[in-house]
Amino acid sequence: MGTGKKEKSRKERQGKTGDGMANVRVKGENFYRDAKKVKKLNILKEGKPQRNAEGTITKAASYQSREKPQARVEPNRKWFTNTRVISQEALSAFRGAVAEQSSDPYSYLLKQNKLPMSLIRDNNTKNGLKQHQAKMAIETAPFSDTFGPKAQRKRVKMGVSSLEDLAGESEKMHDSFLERQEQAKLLSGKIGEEGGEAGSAADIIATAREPIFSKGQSKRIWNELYKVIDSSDVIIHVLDARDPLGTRCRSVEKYVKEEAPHKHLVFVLNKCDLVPTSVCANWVRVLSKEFPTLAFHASITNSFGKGSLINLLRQFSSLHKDRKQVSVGFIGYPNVGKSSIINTLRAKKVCTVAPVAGETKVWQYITLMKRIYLIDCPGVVPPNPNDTPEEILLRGVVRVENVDNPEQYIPAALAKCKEKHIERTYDIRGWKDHIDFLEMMGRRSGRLLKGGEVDLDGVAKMVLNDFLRGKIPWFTPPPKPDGADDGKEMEGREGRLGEMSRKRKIGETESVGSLSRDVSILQAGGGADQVEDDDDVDDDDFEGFGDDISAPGIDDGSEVGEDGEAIGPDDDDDDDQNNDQAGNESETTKPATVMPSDHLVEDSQNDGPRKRHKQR
Ligand SMILES: Nc1nc2c(ncn2[C@@H]2O[C@H](COP(=O)(O)OP(=O)(O)OP(=O)(O)O)[C@@H](O)[C@H]2O)c(=O)[nH]1
Repeated sequence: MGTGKKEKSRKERQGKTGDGMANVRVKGENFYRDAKKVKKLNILKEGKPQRNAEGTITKAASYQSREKPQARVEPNRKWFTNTRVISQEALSAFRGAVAEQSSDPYSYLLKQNKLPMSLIRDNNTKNGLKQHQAKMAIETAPFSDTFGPKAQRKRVKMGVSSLEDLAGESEKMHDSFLERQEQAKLLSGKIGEEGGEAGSAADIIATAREPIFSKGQSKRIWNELYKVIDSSDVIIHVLDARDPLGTRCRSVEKYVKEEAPHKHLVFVLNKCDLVPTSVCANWVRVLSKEFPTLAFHASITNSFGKGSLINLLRQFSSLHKDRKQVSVGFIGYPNVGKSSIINTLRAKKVCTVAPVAGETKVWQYITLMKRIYLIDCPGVVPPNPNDTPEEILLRGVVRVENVDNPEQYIPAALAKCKEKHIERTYDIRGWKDHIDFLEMMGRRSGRLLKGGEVDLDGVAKMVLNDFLRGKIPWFTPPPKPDGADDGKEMEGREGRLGEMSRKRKIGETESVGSLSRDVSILQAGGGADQVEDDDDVDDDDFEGFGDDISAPGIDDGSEVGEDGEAIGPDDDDDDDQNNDQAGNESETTKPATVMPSDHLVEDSQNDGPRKRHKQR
């Protein structure tokens, strides 16, 4: 034990002068001794064990005792703090409010790990289910029963022991199938007739799918996709505006929703220059019910929607202020324009672009701003046994030059287009069937073989390429919204394909008007009244629809100019401003939301183009 003087000098030595200091050991028992020393002293102090005359221990010393000491944890009030009990009503109200927020595709719950999300999610979530199933599997079939020398799991019965047997087996199966087919014909009394169920089954055998139609489904491509998804905070799913549902990868969406719900998924409807504005707006409206959707036209010189997309990315970057950078992955079917969008955002050619599928082979990182990185991904095609080869080909997934007998896909392509647009594109009319059409086309364009016969293959490939590259106009009409005026909003393929050309006629002088149209397209999720339709336009102004990439189509020149300055690795000023703005937002205790469309509308209104347009 120290004296007052000793203690004072110790405090001074350790620099712990002044009152109310933390970490000062209070003087008392064991002040200068540690636990080990105290134990040793106790052994000495508490005496030795008691022994009898023979020297055997009759009473053990306390340190030798084999009795278990009573070890109880002293109850502490702290255990019971921070515990709240709320009523069932309050809980269900809270659940409802949060579920509403989290189901809205345009809002994002901040600081989710500070909210009791497990209360909101039902207990029977996938993960819970999986865990339960895994537990059950372990309980019912332990490791030793499944693997190892005492395994009891049944082996798969192959029925054959070698490859030759397997080949023989499949031949037998084929023979029996043919027999059954004959029987079916006999029973139905259709001997010698083509068609019917048995006939169609035979067709299926005859037309096994070419391996080329499995492009974009290889393990390598899917590995690339998962690499991109894993490294991205924001996933941009690029869709072709002409066939948005056909180019949707639902399995990937499901994967992201279930396995990585913290990542933001956004749809970008690219190639919107190839479809009429009303169709594009309606698709945006339909798709934004599920995920935020933007309309886009990728072009370095003449883009559409670039400002909106950059604004959205900035919002995401300010949302994740705590991160060093935000990565944005571009995924989607091959040839939908992922690389083109990246080039448009960077305003220069940073990724290779080609009008054929599978140009991007591996993922690549591109810097957009200091804190925003873009990742290009090779195109992926979710395998779907119900997809026919025609559908796959007409989505632009395979290279037309690699398919056998391309003329077999012409009827499907012609069915997607309107006859008068084909007539106008190729200046031919009055064909009876697709072969007749190809022959007329071949003679007109001089694609003949040696004997003067038309090169059907070559012409078919040309037509298919024109179809895919936007030379022949076509689009998939969006579903009718509930309660829409019949025949007014959605006129399908018969409708107003001429809208685009009218805008092209309007040209640069009307660029302000088309900017406000951007906003209305982006807002289309909000209501039909915001979509400006050109009711008075007819189909006649359709020439040169396919040249849209270079034509002064839907021009948002003012926007491009603005962003042209804004993009670049050093661009930070605007970014910071946005950060500040969103920073304040995220300080609030209640869940904050991101409203891309609102933000965009505000921006455009500040700039004034919308007002000006209205005044005119
Ligand atoms: N008309 C039009 N064509 C576009 C647009 N965006 C891209 N394209 C064209 O579509 C073709 C394919 O573009 P890419 O950027 O290579 O497509 P991708 O998705 O990267 O393709 P993969 O590399 O196969 O994954 C190119 O010929 C582009 O010029 C657009 O907005 N409008």
